[in-house]
Amino acid sequence: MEIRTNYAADNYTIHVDHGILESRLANYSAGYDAVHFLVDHNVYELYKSSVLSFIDSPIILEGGEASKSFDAFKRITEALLERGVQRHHLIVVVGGGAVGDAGGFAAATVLRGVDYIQVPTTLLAHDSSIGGKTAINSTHGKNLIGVFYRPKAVIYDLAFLETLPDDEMLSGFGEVFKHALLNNEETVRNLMAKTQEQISLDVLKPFIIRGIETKMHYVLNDEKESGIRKHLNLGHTLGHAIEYKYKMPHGIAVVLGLYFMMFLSNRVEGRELFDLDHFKQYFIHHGYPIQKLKSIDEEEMMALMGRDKKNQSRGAIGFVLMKSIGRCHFTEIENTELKKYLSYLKESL
Ligand SMILES: NC(=O)c1ccc[n+]([C@@H]2O[C@H](COP(=O)([O-])OP(=O)(O)OC[C@H]3O[C@@H](n4cnc5c(N)ncnc54)[C@H](O)[C@@H]3O)[C@@H](O)[C@H]2O)c1
Ligand SMILES: O=C(O)C(=O)C[C@@H](O)[C@H](O)[C@H](O)COP(=O)(O)O
Ligand SMILES: [Zn+2]
Repeated sequence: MEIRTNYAADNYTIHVDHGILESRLANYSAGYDAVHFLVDHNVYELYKSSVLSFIDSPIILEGGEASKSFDAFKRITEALLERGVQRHHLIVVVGGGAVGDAGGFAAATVLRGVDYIQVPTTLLAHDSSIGGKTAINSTHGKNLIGVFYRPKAVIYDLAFLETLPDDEMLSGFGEVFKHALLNNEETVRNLMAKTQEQISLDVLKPFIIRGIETKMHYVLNDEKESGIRKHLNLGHTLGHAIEYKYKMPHGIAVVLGLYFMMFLSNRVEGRELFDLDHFKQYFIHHGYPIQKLKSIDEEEMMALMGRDKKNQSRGAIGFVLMKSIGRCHFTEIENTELKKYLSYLKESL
């Protein structure tokens, strides 16, 4: 399966299939003088004698959020320079969203930009590897330092997902669910019906493809996030605050944020757009810690959400809410009002 972007120029292809990595990569590499690999530590350990055996002395990244620190950024860029990286070389980033964000940022900044290819290895990375958002974290919050920088290709070899731990499947499913909400009611209904008991890769495949297509719609229309791309941040305003505070996997925190988004959308619209009990039971059934929302500290969450890149006005925080499934809007909620909503949320659980 191939999805081609349609920008005015500099398009790229997203390849999605089983067992495609080595052959696809060989085609792309042929056009470059040298290739440098940045590979997630766990992925390299799991695949160095099989799928990744063709890689010679990669630069290893620790994996997880540690890859998105200033220290890691220094190590990656210094290692690339030490190896003599040049502008006519190619960087290949192999790993989940953390390594993808960090490696993409290194590729974008070293020598002011070297071509790179994303090789996502997690379910969540069906989201993070496309669209060109790269970033590292700050002590002030997630993804606060980064640039938009398009990859030359994305090679999503689904064979990697076979070794993904359960909590990382759950995390990735959070973004699959977000894309379904952005898509339409039928997609959400089908997804929930099919994953009533178990979230398996076989069942997810068509929803992954649909998720990529949904994301591309927003990215192609608003690459630099001045308008509708903000909708891809559905559930992320509180989600990022929770992820940062509790060191929870990104997509699991996003699900908690999506639940708050549903709660807020109902309140703001003044009617029951979302059957909260239905979604709560479904999320809890799959192991999402919805009850954690009961113990959040309103002030602390608001301070963290105050750093969100979507914020526009002092004294208010920006949220993506829904009028119905598939129809989002961006709105700002004044701080005192928001604090009340967070308290109501806690009381409701
Ligand atoms: N740029 C974007 O558009 C975008 C979108 C969504 C999320 N993100 C970012 O993505 C990050 C989360 O990414 P993630 O969920 O992929 O987590 P991750 O990259 O931290 O990987 C999760 C864990 O799984 C391990 N792992 C990776 N692939 C594996 C495999 N095939 N088998 C076994 N273990 C494997 C990693 O070593 C790590 O320990 C967050 O930092 C988030 O902010 C970015
Ligand atoms: O691609 C986008 O745009 C997104 O918002 C996708 C999100 O799932 C992702 O977590 C992204 O990294 C969030 O970006 P941020 O700039 O709000 O940190
Ligand atoms: Zn996300």
